[in-house]
Amino acid sequence: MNAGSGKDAKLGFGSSGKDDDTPFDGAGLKLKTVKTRRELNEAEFASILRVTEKYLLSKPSRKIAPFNFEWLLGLHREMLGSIWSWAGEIRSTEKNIGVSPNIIAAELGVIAMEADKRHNEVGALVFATAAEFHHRAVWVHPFEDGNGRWARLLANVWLMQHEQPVTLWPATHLRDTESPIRDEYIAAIKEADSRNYGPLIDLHQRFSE
Ligand SMILES: Nc1ncnc2c1ncn2[C@@H]1O[C@H](COP(=O)(O)OP(=O)(O)OP(=O)(O)O)[C@@H](O)[C@H]1O
Repeated sequence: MNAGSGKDAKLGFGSSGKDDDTPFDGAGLKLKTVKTRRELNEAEFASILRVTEKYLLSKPSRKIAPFNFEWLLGLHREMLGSIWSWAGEIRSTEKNIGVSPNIIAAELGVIAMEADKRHNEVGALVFATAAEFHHRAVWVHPFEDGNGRWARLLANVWLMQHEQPVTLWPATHLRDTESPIRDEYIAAIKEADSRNYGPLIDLHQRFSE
């Protein structure tokens, strides 16, 4: 796949991140043909691109993107479910980042409830809410992996549904050293941990379509 041009780039999935031939932890891997991280990146990229197009090529209705609990999990399953058995499943183990597994469901419920409450927001409030949902989603960290990509798509679906320009992040993965904004992105996420959403809102706006 040409990962850096045309429509793909417009959708904000320009680079597939770390792209080498090293093996990786394959627990839960459904696609047995995938052997290297490069092949995994390509498979994940292609799958996520399909879902991105589904939600971002035109305004997604509340029917297809209701922001309820089931949809929040289902979005992750749509993104990675053809590749990983744990896609869309709440993780059962503790991680360095994220809440305890036993409160993940309740915390996702908070996002769903807030989405319902804020559905009629317009203008700048939409950006603020998108950034807040983005942060909340990675702060909860419901899944084994793919939490960042899921949270960023979630925020973009919210923006698109509320007729605001989406955020075109410079890379699919922001985890890798090759992402030009990784440090700034992580710093903005950490600021949002203390309820200062300014830097994350600024980043969204800087990469706004
Ligand atoms: N040091 C950190 N402090 C706080 N949050 C972090 C830190 N490192 C990563 N994160 C958050 O975790 C997310 C990464 O989670 P995960 O690896 O499950 O998702 P990903 O989609 O595979 O990766 P990425 O978001 O890096 O593309 C990041 O997007 C960021 O929001």
